[in-house]
Amino acid sequence: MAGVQVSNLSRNFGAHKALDDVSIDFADGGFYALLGPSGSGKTTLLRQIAGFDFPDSGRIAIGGESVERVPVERRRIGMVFQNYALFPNMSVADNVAFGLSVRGEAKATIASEVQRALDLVQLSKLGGRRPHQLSGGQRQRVALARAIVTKPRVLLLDEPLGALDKALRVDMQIELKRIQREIGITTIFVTHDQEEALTMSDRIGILRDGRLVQEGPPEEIYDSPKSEFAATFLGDANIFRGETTGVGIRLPDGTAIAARAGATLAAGAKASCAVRPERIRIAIDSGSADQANGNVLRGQVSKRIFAGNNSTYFVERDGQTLKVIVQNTGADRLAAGQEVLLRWSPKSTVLIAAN
Ligand SMILES: Nc1ncnc2c1ncn2[C@@H]1O[C@H](COP(=O)(O)OP(=O)(O)OP(=O)(O)O)[C@@H](O)[C@H]1O
Repeated sequence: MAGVQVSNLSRNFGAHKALDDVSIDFADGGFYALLGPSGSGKTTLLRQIAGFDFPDSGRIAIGGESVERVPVERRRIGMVFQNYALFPNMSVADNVAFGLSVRGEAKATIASEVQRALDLVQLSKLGGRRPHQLSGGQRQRVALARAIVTKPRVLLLDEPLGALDKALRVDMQIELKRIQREIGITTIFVTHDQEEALTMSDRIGILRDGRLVQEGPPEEIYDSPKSEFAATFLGDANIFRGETTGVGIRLPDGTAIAARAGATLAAGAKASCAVRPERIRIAIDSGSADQANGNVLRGQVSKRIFAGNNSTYFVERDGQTLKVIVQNTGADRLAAGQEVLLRWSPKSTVLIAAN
């Protein structure tokens, strides 16, 4: 097994910077998710690591060894893509065996390695079937078995679960994580699904316009986003914009918002505060809006969206729509038009410098 280090990696397509000075340390045995909007450079980064495409500048090391000039087949990387392209006329076992056959391994070795890989993805009974006789999830497992049978040092996954429906996708997430843990392989996973990134990975990197805007463990990025973009791209956030006061910001109407201690920005500079919708408490406005216990704002409910175990309230306040998520515990629901008080702690409020 091996970690992967990319350092100052840049890749231009004409004038377009698909990757712009990206540095990431993918730890040995870790599960790393790359997130970002469409066109942000996720696939381009995977292609550089795999060796399908080459950077204009920067370095890539696998297991401490520079690989910029090492061709694809010698990088010892396993890959699974959304359109996993199994060979339709070959059995499941032959599909999995393909990489070993190309390498010229002995027949007995191939048979035992294929069996092991099929056992790992729990398809040992289906080795004789053709791909069209499998479900989408089973085909995805075959693609995974095919990627790992050659004992790669690194596993690259580009939206591997993107074609599966929600229920199957959740099953496969659990399965994929189990397999990754079992073989301990360094895994780099591209996904559009932020929940998938949060639940599966040890670390997340967020790309935007070819740049790495933030990276770290899922909880750290969720709790301490460094930009409005990171705050709203990973999860939902209410963003307040104003001027720094030293302990938070002052909104244009003079209302003060207190933020978590720690961030220091020059007083009077433009800045934002981000607050997660589930961190805000909502209650009928009883008239008292003292700020002794944290942040308080008055607003009016404009609508409620029911989502089973929780509801989202949309609250209008000084031309801004705020979102508040509450668990559906059976308490009285608030109706549209209701005047409310929103309260939340400074600890739940992240101060962000203006972009
Ligand atoms: N071979 C190429 N020639 C020209 N432009 C390219 C090429 N490959 C990628 N690009 C451009 O580089 C940018 C990054 O593309 P990339 O496929 O890495 O994005 P992505 O983050 O994987 O997007 P998606 O989530 O849509 O798959 C895009 O603007 C894309 O159009």
